[in-house]
Amino acid sequence: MFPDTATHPAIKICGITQEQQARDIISLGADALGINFWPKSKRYLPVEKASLWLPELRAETTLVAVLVNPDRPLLDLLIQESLVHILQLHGDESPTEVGQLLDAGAHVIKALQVRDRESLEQIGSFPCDTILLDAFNPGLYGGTGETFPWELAVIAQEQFPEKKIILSGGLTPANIREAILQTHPAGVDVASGVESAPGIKDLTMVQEFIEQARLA
Ligand SMILES: O=C(O)c1ccccc1N[C@@H]1O[C@H](COP(=O)(O)O)[C@@H](O)[C@H]1O
Repeated sequence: MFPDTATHPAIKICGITQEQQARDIISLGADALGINFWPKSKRYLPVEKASLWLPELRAETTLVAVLVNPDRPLLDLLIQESLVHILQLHGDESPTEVGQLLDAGAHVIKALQVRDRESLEQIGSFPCDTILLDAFNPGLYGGTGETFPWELAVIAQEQFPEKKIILSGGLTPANIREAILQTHPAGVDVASGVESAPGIKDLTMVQEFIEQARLA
């Protein structure tokens, strides 16, 4: 379900809070958009507000809900109303919980914070086919703007060739080309690296990010 693109890793721009920015970023060539439904995020958008414009965008792009330990009512709403295409889980969700969501028909990306080879072992226990690798930062679940050693993404792909690996954490227009050249991920994901303020994207930075990602 995470988009397959022939020419470049799929590019996901995350933490969109405004309909017009969503439309602009689709026009700039992003392959997927992330909406953050975790209330403690600086990029939080209440589902009641997002549901006013997400349905119109569903046919135009891949919509991803960014979640941290979501409760059942939120999951039911997202799945039953088909507000998004994919659930991206950044919390302490277990492999069993991921399996239950897959059984319910959801498409799932499990995000894992990594800092060393040992932290890659958990990848194999999750039943979803797409894993997002993010920087390790205990207490914070994502959106930190921090990178992790990219060779871990290379090792992860070697160890788990059946998984799609999405590279994330501290990506910017300045480092995305090198990041892709070093890791050859299936996708890349950025939140803070293309913002003028939390939740407000700088469209010039988004454009540059997409251009650089496509050049790699
Ligand atoms: O962006 C957030 O605020 C956030 C909060 C909680 C979980 C995930 C979050 N965002 C995701 O974190 C990574 C890395 O973000 P950044 O580019 O380093 O700022 C990315 O996948 C975001 O979607």
